[in-house]
Amino acid sequence: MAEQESGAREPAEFGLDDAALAAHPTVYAADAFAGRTVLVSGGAGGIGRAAAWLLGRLGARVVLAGRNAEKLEGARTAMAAHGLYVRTAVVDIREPESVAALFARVAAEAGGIDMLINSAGGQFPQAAIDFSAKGWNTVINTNLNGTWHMMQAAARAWRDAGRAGSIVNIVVVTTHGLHGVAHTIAARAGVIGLSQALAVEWAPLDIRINCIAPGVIETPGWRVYDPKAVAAYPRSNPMMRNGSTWEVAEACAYLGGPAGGFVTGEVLHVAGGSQLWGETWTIEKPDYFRV
Ligand SMILES: CCCCCCC/C=C/C(=O)SCCNC(=O)CCNC(=O)[C@H](O)C(C)(C)COP(=O)(O)OP(=O)(O)OC[C@H]1O[C@@H](n2cnc3c(N)ncnc32)[C@H](O)[C@@H]1OP(=O)(O)O
Ligand SMILES: NC(=O)C1=CN([C@@H]2O[C@H](COP(=O)(O)OP(=O)(O)OC[C@H]3O[C@@H](n4cnc5c(N)ncnc54)[C@H](OP(=O)(O)O)[C@@H]3O)[C@@H](O)[C@H]2O)C=CC1
Repeated sequence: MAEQESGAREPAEFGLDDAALAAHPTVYAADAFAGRTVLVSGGAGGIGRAAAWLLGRLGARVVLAGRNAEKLEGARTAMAAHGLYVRTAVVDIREPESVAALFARVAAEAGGIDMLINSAGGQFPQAAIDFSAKGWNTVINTNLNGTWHMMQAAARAWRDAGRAGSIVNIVVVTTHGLHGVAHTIAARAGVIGLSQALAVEWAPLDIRINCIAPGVIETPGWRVYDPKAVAAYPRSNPMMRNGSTWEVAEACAYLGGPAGGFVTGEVLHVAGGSQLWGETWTIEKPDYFRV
C-alpha cells in the first residue's frame, strides 16, 4: 500500500495483489476443493479474485466472470502461471441473455459448476436525495437483479443436471452504520431476503444459499471513494482496522464448501464487528451528526 504525500492511500494499490494471493497461508487442506468447479462473478475484482485464488489453490477448477475481458485475462494469466485451472467469460450480470450465454458456455466448456460466488457488484457514494433515476436503477439492476439472474441460472442448471450446488452472495452490512449508499443497502437487503426465501424453496434441489456481508475490505473498488472517507474506514469497526480480501475468501470457502454443508440461509458478517458498532460514511458526514 503506497502512501501519498497527504498520507492518503494510493487507490491503484488497494488490496492484496496476485503475488500475495498466491502465497497467503490458508487454514484449509490443500485438496479441500478438488474435483469441484466454481464460478466467480466479479472474479477479476478484489474479493472475487481472492476467492478464485484460494479455491483454485485448494484444487477447484475456477471460472472468472466479469465485464472487462482485459482484467479477466490479467487474473487468468497470473493464476495459470501458478499452475491453477482457470477459465474466463465475459458477462454483464444485468442482462439475462448474457447470463444465459455464460451458463451455456460453462456447461459446454467446464461441465457445469458446483458453486457460485456472486461477487460482481458495486455502487457509487451519493446522498440519496440527489440520486438520479438512472443512478438508482443502475445500482438496483447490478446488485439485486444481476445477482438474481445469476442465482436463477445456476439453480436451473443444477436442477436440470440433478446436481447439488451452493451459492455465496457477497452483500454489504445493511443493518448498521453504512451511510451514503442507500441504493446499495436497498439492493443488498433484497438479496439477503431473496437468499433466505430461496434457501427454503431450493433446499429440495440440494442447493444451499448464503450471504457474506463484508465490512471495510481493501480492494480496487475503493477507487470511487473520497480519500478522506477511506482514511476513516479503519475506525468504522470495533477492531479498528480494514479487512483483507483473503479474510472474505476464507469465509467463502467455509460457507460454499463442504465445511458449511449444514448451513443455509445465513448471513455471515466478515466486518470486524461493524454490524454492531461504528459508522462508515462514504459521503461527507453531515454537520448534524458531528458532536
Ligand atoms: C459497514 C462497513 C461497510 C463498508 C463498505 C465500504 C464501502 C463499500 C465499498 C465497496 O463496495 S467497493 C467494491 C465495489 N466496487 C465498486 O463499487 C466500484 C464502482 N462501482 C461500480 O462500478 C458500480 O457497478 C456502478 C456504480 C453501478 C457502475 O456501473 P456502470 O459502470 O454500469 O455505470 P456507469 O455507466 O458508470 O453509471 C451509470 C449511472 O449511474 C450513476 N452514477 C454512476 N457513478 C456515479 C457517481 N459517482 N455519482 C453520481 N451518479 C453516478 C449515473 O446516473 C450514471 O449514468 P450517467 O450519468 O453516466 O449517464
Ligand atoms: N471492498 C469493500 O469494502 C466491500 C465490498 N463489498 C461488495 O463486495 C463485492 C465485491 O467488491 P470488491 O471486490 O471490493 O469490488 P471490485 O470493484 O474490485 O470488484 C467488483 C467486480 O464486479 C464486477 N462487476 C460490476 N458490475 C458488473 C456487471 N454488471 N456484470 C459483471 N460484472 C460486474 C467488476 O468487473 P468488471 O470491471 O469486469 O465489470 C468488478 O471486477 C461487491 O458487491 C461490493 O460492493 C461489500 C462491502 C465492502
